[in-house]
Amino acid sequence: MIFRGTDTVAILLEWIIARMVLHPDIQAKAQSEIDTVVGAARNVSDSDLPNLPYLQAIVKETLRVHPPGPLLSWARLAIHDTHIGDHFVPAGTTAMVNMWAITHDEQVWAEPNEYKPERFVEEDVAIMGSDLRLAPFGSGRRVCPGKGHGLGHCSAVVGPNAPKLQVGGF
Ligand code: HEM
Repeated sequence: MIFRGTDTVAILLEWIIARMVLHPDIQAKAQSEIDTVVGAARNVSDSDLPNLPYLQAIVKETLRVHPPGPLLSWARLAIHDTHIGDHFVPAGTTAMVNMWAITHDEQVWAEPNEYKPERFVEEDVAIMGSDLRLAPFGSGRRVCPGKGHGLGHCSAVVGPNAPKLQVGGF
């Protein structure tokens, strides 16, 4: 629980900060949304998140390009012979789902190597496990039990008092 609940959140936050440094135009757009919705008198809280669609899009795009758990997760064990597509999987096989490969597959995502939060403004993609194009928390009975908690942490790094991020300071 400690391992899964700390490194994942830290990795996601580091990538969001790195991406804001690399894309000042995106950072400015997010700041403008926060200024409009939250104002300058207080920090962002969880209850603001539904009103911050561009910030949500940044979190989703960062989870897509840099999934903190790229392999889901610890191996699964086939308990009987089965087929996945054309592949025969004998009982006793261990297998992992490569989420990184799915989120970087150009048959699934247009321009998968481009960092473009706007794609999630144009299309609202669920990330909690119901849409397998982007399941950064896994899916099914072993889905991440800390997914809501993990996403809530992202609001803690933004707000009127957050420093502007610049390449020189990175
Ligand atoms: C951005 C944050 C997080 C990400 C991206 C993430 C991602 C994941 C992924 C991909 C899995 C494997 C799911 C699967 O195999 O299908 C997982 C499992 C797990 N996560 Fe998270 N997680 C995050 C935050 C957290 C937090 C905050 C906690 C606890 C407070 C947590 C606790 C766990 C535990 C205990 C498991 C193992 C569940 C099991 O095997 O049944 N995670 N997480």
